[in-house]
Amino acid sequence: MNRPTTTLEADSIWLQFGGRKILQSVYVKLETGQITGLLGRNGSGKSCLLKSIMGLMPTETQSVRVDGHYVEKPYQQPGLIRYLPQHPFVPPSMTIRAAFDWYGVKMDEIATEYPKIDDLKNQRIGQLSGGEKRLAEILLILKSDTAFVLLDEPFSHLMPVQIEQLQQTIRQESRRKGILLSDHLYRSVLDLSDSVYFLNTGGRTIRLNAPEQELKDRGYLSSE
Ligand SMILES: Nc1ncnc2c1ncn2[C@@H]1O[C@H](COP(=O)(O)OP(=O)(O)OP(=O)(O)O)[C@@H](O)[C@H]1O
Repeated sequence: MNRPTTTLEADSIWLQFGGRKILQSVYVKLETGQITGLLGRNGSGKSCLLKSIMGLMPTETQSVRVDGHYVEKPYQQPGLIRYLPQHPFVPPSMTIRAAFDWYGVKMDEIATEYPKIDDLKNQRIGQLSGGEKRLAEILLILKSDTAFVLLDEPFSHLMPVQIEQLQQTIRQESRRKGILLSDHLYRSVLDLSDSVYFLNTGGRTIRLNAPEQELKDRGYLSSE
């Protein structure tokens, strides 16, 4: 049976640092069952936007609503939304197995799809390579029981074969979740996403209708 669609809207997000405007009246809409891409130049504010949606940034104003109901502190509602930051977040002394327990994700579910992670389950996170750690942390977030997931550069540190597999997992998980995907592997973002936002250097989101051409027009892709 299909689950009803849930919508998350974040709007009126204003953020500045020392008078420098980073986000200006940003609007983003996510829906369960959909992948939404977020692209933008280095320093345009994508990570700030993801953190703002979670309620982790000192924004001047912002409103996050789920099916029209205001959510005060999204970061306190892991059953509603989870966020993959760019930096490692699992304590280095924790084992992979303990981390999956902590996030309520069954190791068995991971074992068939990602046997390498299963092989490492008794290792401490701090003992893993950068790519192994990144993959374990992405899976923690992506596989957890939550309605929305914000992914900040999930493909960084991963080798191509893992990126391909992760793309499949993102697609699978999007059947029951709403996923916001921000990464500079723009080809993967465009291929996976049902809709794509571009964050302008002026701090506003624009929904792209013809992504490839508009990304060239905005100087994100070279025009050759
Ligand atoms: N805590 C902070 N204090 C001051 N400035 C900040 C802070 N956090 C971010 N910034 C600035 O806000 C701007 C946007 O940063 P952000 O990390 O969101 O960009 P981004 O689009 O994710 O960049 P990239 O693609 O390079 O990862 C940058 O100029 C950054 O220096």
